[in-house]
Amino acid sequence: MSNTSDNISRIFLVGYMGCGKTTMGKKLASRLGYAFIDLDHVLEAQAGKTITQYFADHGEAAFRELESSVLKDTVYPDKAVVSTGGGLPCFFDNMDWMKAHGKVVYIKLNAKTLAGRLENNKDDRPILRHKHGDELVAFIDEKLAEREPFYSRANVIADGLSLTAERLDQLLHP
Ligand SMILES: Nc1ncnc2c1ncn2[C@@H]1O[C@H](COP(=O)(O)OP(=O)(O)OP(=O)(O)O)[C@@H](O)[C@H]1O
Ligand SMILES: O=C(O)C1=C[C@@H](O)[C@@H](O)[C@H](O)C1
Ligand SMILES: [Mg+2]
Repeated sequence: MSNTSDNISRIFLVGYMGCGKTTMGKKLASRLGYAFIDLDHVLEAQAGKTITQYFADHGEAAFRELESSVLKDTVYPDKAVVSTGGGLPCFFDNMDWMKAHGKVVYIKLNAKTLAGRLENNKDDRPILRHKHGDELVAFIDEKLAEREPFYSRANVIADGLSLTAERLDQLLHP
């Protein structure tokens, strides 16, 4: 296993909640014949509780510490597509760490499309679960503006509208 920055055998998918990291990560892994790892799921398995319950019991600051440890302590197969938590690239040196250990792909989508996807899928997303309609769009818009400088440090930026595994493959292997 090599950790050089030009090694693309590990692909980290980043972006806001609902952009399709888990959905596209599974499809890309299947297309490339790579393993698929979802760090939100790894964290839940290690914590022995859902992320929503973790937030409720320990708060966001403790969650951010734990997700950074999970990112850095997970043993990745040589060839892996890794879906990350929506906020992960924006804390500590997580983005630098991912860029040093693979290629980072930002799946970029606008707030309105994200809100449309998330409106009925918020129960397991504690940051959004009590927001609805225009309030949800405005909240996501504000958070995206804060997070964009972190996300846009990715090696590759992919338009999340009508995204396919084939398109991601092309962007990674031009
Ligand atoms: N390319 C796509 N086109 C249309 N809908 C999509 C696409 N990718 C994902 N979705 C839908 O958007 C929703 C969110 O997708 P997904 O769970 O993959 O996002 P995520 O980025 O992993 O979110 P989170 O950060 O909360 O884990 C799901 O309902 C999924 O079916
Ligand atoms: O955008 C975020 O801050 C989050 C996204 C999810 O993937 C989870 O990691 C958690 O719900 C926090
Ligand atoms: Mg996900």
